Amino acid sequence: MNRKRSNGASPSAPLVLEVDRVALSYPQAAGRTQVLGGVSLSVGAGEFVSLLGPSGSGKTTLLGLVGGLERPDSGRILVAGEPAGSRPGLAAYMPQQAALLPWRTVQGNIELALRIAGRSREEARRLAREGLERLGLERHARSYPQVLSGGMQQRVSFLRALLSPQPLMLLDEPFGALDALTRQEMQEWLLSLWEQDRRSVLLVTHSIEEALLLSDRILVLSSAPATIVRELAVPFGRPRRRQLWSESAFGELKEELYQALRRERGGSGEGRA
Ligand SMILES: Nc1ncnc2c1ncn2[C@@H]1O[C@H](COP(=O)(O)OP(=O)(O)OP(=O)(O)O)[C@@H](O)[C@H]1O
Repeated sequence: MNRKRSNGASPSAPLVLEVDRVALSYPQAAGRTQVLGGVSLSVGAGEFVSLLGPSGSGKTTLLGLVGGLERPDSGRILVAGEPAGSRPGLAAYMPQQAALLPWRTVQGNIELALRIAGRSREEARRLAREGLERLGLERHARSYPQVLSGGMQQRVSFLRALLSPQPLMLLDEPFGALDALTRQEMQEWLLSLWEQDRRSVLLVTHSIEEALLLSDRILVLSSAPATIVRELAVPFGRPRRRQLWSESAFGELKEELYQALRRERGGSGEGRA
């Protein structure tokens, strides 16, 4: 992992993710459909990068490639210097729905993830307990996931990803299924937690505000076949607070990103994030 970033805020940070001219097509009834048309991006160590793009532009597909679930037709993806998919567990993945095992308690779900990652039984138990305490979730340790609210399930899911040892976290619309108020609470919760830990994150989101609040850099994908059409280094210092939303610079960047997305979608701007 000696390579250095070629763009973004911290020129000396090593790269945790390198996506180089990645293309992918899927078979269709007639021929193939090109989804990714040569995407290049990077995430540095301790960097929070968000991906915005029109619906169907290939954001989830891209995360799947980085997670090693699929192989690109061409191009190269390195996670911590290793080809994506060359071995399991290079990246931690948090989907929109928590996907916790219903027959295991909250603590049991986290312990299992740690055991799969190679921790001993005792270590897994200790780390899970400490993590739950740190996140204020200890009272739910013995609960089963289905009795928790959606927001609480996502907190557990995030803790599971946070405790796993992978150098990169992939978050795919993690708050997309939550109501607006819970979503805001979760963003603030994630922000304060991430600012303590500074893991490398690639977040897919439909919310411009969410991307601006959380990220160091924002990348905008074009509609399919997708390429990166806009890169924005978010200029706000850290720690950040939600009060940022009311600042004029926040509003201006939001408008700029909104225009970029609208151009890509080719629409009138209805359904603004
Ligand atoms: N396994 C597959 N086989 C065929 N087509 C697929 C497959 N997976 C995804 N696609 C197509 O690839 C395109 C990109 O899908 P993807 O889910 O990555 O987009 P997205 O940007 O994440 O969308 P959204 O924002 O709506 O979640 C879509 O047109 C989708 O129908």
